[in-house]
Amino acid sequence: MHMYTVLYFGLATAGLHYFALVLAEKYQRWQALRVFAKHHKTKPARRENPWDVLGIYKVVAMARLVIKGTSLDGAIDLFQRLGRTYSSKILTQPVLFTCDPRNMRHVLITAFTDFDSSRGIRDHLFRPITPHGIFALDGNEWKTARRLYRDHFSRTRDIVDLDLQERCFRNLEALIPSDNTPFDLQPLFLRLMLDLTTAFAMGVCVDSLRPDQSVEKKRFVDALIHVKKTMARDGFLGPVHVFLSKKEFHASCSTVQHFVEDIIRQKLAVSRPKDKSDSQEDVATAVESCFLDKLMEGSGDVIELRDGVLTLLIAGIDSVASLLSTATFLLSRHQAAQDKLRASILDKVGYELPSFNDLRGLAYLRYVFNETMRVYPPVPFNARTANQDTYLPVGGGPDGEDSVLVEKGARIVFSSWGSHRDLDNFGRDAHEFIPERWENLQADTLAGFIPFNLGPRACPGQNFALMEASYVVVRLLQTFSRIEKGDDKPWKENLGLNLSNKNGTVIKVVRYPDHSGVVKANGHPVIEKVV
Ligand code: HEM
Repeated sequence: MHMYTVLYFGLATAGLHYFALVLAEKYQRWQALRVFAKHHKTKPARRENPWDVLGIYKVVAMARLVIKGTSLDGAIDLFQRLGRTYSSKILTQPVLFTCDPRNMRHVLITAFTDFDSSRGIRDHLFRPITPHGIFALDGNEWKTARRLYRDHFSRTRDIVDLDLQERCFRNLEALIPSDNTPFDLQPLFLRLMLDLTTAFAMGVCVDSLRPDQSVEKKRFVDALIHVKKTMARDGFLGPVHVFLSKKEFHASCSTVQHFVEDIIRQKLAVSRPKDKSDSQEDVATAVESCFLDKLMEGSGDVIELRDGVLTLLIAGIDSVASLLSTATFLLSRHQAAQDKLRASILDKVGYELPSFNDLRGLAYLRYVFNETMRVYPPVPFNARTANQDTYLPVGGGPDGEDSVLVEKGARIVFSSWGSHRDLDNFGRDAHEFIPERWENLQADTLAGFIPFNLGPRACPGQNFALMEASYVVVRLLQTFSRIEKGDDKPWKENLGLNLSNKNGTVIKVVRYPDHSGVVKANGHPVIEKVV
């Protein structure tokens, strides 16, 4: 036989062999899925645009909504049209969208180990800034990291620093116009949370509310803000983000990392961390004990410690700023709720500085926070990837009551924005801000209310966050006799790492008539000035 004939014959046989192997593998996979589907009695979920087989139209439609600033309302329209659970495709990737509390509880609690939070979803976003941080981890690595947060955040009373809160509040208050002119409180809340969280996380406050902020700290803050903005942008762009320049992003990551590493090295150089605050130049803003000190009890690795600190700077700043900005926006536009909240604060706390127990006992304030996060959740949606073949308990079949097959690698996008505004969960007035509804609801056990998520991966900082925010709102309402809206612009979606209002929190404030830098009102005691 001719040499080429032998070669072609050999190649053709190898090709056929390979083709047969692929076919056999596909058949086996199909069989296994069929058995799995039969066992769990799954039925297909309703499919969005079945003709969009590559999921290109879906990407274009989502991009359009994001640009218009209506993607969250667009998501609700789809849930109303297709049901609380439906399937779709995004650039060939199968995705199940759900706002059904039964499915959300299943993914977050019951079948927690069937789903990954980071792999393929957000690890590529977090890796450049916190490669070893908890947000980039799954499985056993995540479990180990999580233990530390659980230990540190389990006793909120021990970690909330009320003196620090007061110092930072005073700095915020100094920037509020006292002549009743409208101003935007949203960027000030962001700066407040930058100051509180940096002091809490690494023992050094970045002074972003102070006029004498150092150039180095300002550079750090600008870089941190840029990093988070880029992460949020790339998260929404998906695979398209690889085509954009990352030069500034990487430079900002390195500025942020070096700043934190320097602080860690200084701390490590001092044998007893607590003695350090005396020898530091930041005496005015340093705190006694911080999260970094806790981390240093278990590790001396600068990179590991840096990622632990940066995780809090990513998780704990914009989220609480979002809660505070939205709560104040809503209170300034719902005068009756504001009056009721102020009355409850003055009744329980008076004009004294609030103690931890005071803050914990303010029931109506908790209703206001619950209702704020129900209507405008700081994390309005989230995603998981199936790490094995699994299922959702509901969403399949014509009435959506059958279970749904979830193939390994498929993505679940679950929407608190959708479940929090579901009329079946919260009644016909689900879209309105009514704190009183919480008199008869139990936030911890209420299916479908998931501002902090549920289960093993729920926010470890939730109680701490609520205490930080409570302190600020109490002090605001003790200081100002009235907080009014400063414009008529409506709330408008702004999707970053956390949800915020594109139109800001524009308000006007009325101080108590005899206010003089300390809280003071007719017939009420005066708060001691905190230095
Ligand atoms: C109102 C404020 C906050 C909200 C609404 C919020 C919400 C959330 C949510 C929904 C998650 C889960 C993310 C996911 O599973 O994909 C989360 C995780 C996390 N949060 Fe918060 N958070 C807030 C404040 C804070 C604060 C103040 C801290 C710490 C200072 C913090 C630390 C964390 C950490 C470390 C995680 C990762 C947990 C893990 O992956 O196991 N959060 N948060």
